[in-house]
Amino acid sequence: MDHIFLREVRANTLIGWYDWERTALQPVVLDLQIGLPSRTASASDDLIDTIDYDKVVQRLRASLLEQQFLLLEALAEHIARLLLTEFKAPWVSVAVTKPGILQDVGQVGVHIERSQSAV
Ligand SMILES: Nc1nc2c(c(=O)[nH]1)N=C([C@H](O)[C@@H](O)CO)CN2
Repeated sequence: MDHIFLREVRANTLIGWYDWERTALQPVVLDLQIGLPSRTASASDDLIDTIDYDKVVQRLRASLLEQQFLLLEALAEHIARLLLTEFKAPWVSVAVTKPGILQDVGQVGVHIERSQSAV
């Protein structure tokens, strides 16, 4: 399946298992692969035939500002569902990381894959 990828998308949200973590917005970093419905855009060369990655980033950033999460797992699920339902992606891969949250750990995060059968 053809897909769009977005790497190291920075966004802010209220997230954390501990109450003190959810007193202020925290940065999260998203790595996304978004399956494309068909190969029509590669033939038509028309933005209307694909998923507009600019709109995806804007929508995700706005949505994450409105939501709050306890776990990265729930954040990843929220993003996957938004891409499947609002952007009609047939399949998505969503990786989310919290930069700098654990001492002496390069990166920590969650990676999920979902398809239309999950909505
Ligand atoms: N599997 C997970 N483990 C933990 C998470 C999480 O989101 N998923 N979160 C935390 C805390 O919020 C952490 O980021 C700071 O201590 C701990 N474990």
